[in-house]
Amino acid sequence: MSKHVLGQNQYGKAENRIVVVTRKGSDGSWAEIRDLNVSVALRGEFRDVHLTGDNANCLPTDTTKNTVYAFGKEHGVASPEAFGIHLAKHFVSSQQPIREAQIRIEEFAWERIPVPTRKEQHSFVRKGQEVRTTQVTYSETTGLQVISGLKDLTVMNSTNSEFHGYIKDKYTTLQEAYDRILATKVTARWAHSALAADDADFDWDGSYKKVRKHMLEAFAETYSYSLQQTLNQMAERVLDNCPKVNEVRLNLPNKHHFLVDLEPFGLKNDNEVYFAADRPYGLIEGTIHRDGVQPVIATSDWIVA
Ligand SMILES: O=c1[nH]c(=O)c2[nH]c(=O)[nH]c2[nH]1
Repeated sequence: MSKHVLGQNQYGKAENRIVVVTRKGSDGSWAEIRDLNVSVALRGEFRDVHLTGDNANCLPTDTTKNTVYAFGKEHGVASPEAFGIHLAKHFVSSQQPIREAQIRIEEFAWERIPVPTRKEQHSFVRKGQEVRTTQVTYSETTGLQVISGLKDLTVMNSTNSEFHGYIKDKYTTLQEAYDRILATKVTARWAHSALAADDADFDWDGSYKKVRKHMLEAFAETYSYSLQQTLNQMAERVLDNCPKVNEVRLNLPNKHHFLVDLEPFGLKNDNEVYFAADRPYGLIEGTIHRDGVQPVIATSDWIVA
């Protein structure tokens, strides 16, 4: 008898890169593409696999990879969330030892390059902006949970940002700012109510666009006294406008821009020339959720700027 205990464990195949091309039009001349990075984690009765070497309950990680590709053909990719839901439900319902499946998906967006002289439209340029993310968890006992999100969305306000009135101790050297640059690289995750997650027709793409729009508008429109205050405004705006979103977690690293001292050169810096520091960055994170809702988005993973 071992004196040690097998704790939480999960396995699957991480970072399956899959591009699904859907051809439309009577002659298939119009292409749509979805470019995903799909990770699978399975949880369940895997004690023997770990403790005795009996693999009877082990669906190979290689099979989980193959399933991702086969589902690309069999179900297509209506949205990352819909694809994740298909996969998560499949693993749990098809294999008795698998009790819970978590699918994490990143989506890389492509934009069409219009070619007016050609009927076929199959040329794309990779969008340089954010990566869309989702995490779908399906459990025999607790059902479906969908967390959508984005990362790497860099934004800046060149004014309408102040920071003052803070604690000053013997180590404080920061000068109060009454007009500063506010810049951050947004990582956002938002959890949906069970109502949305269980609705097979829920418009995940539409919802993504709406959440993104409200976050960006709130960032642009908030006259900010701290990035913390802007964070709260961005999340509140989403909760106010997206009834099926229950919780928003934002990681907003403060990408500091410091005024450069131009006095040595006999020049006055009138809030015009800044040094863009890449590190250290302010670690500004928070969850805003509806009253009465138990937050589900993990808080432990610090996001690196
Ligand atoms: O918006 C900010 N919040 C802070 O907590 C902070 N701390 C700091 O040094 N600069 C800033 N800016």
